[in-house]
Amino acid sequence: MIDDTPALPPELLLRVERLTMRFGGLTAVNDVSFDVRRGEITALIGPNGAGKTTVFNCITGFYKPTVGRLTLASKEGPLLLERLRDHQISRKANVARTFQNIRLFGGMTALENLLVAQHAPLMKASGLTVLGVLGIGGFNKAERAAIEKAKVWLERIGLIDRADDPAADLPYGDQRRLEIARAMCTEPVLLCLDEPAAGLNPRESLELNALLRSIRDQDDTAVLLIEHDMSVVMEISDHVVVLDYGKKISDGAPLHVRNDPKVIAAYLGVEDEEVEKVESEIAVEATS
Ligand SMILES: Nc1ncnc2c1ncn2[C@@H]1O[C@H](COP(=O)(O)OP(=O)(O)OP(=O)(O)O)[C@@H](O)[C@H]1O
Repeated sequence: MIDDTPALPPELLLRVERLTMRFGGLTAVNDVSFDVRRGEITALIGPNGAGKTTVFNCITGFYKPTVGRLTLASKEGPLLLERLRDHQISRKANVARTFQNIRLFGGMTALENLLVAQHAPLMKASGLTVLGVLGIGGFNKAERAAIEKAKVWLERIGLIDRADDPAADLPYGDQRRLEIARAMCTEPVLLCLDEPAAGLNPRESLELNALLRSIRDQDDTAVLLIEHDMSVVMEISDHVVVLDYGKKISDGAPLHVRNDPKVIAAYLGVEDEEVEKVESEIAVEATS
């Protein structure tokens, strides 16, 4: 929905303002604001139960926020995501996501998984008619383009040789990258990844990092990810937002966040009144 919402500054893709999500008496996300900039990888981190997945679910339309505004820049003007249904967020706002658990079609080949992702443009090209699917009009052309795009992505994730293998037969790390490629076949402006590095071995983790960097650098797609693996966060993120008990406690460059006493305290489970002590300990460490 486009309305009289002011346009975002050109460098911003998404602005989250005062997002609050309550489940009955529980406030899972409490007055959280942050920006996602174009051409960047933004990481959302925080201890278990901090509210990260809930923020994702609000951005991708799985939940309707209790309070807050989520403005996404689109070619047609600013879109207010909180007013869109989840299918509109994927189709109209062009936001794609992956989940903590892999959701590929295991019985379909790697190539077929990437073609299914392009179902919407193919159906549009068919004009939603049998004649269209049989090759009249632009369907054949659109089908060739879809296969071409799928091949490009299979090359990019190093799986072109396994194009015809069922997705379920691929190693776990390959399935993760295939899932990301599937999301990328929809040409999203924002790619939301929920713990993409979970369960990966060190080699697979490096391959994932390279893929995410290539998406940031080569595609017109900003990446927002939830991640527990700090080495991944520190290695590839341009911007880190930290939540704790539903509130934002830090926001900035990876180095800034890593040295933020509030973040260290949250991860170590330190009480609020001890934060100052942690702060002074860090200062001593830094000077020694
Ligand atoms: N649908 C729901 N109904 C009730 N409570 C919920 C619901 N979804 C999340 N919560 C609660 O909201 C809080 C935040 O959960 P959330 O899953 O967003 O945290 P998280 O930071 O993603 O945690 P984790 O790292 O463990 O995945 C938790 O206390 C959780 O139990």
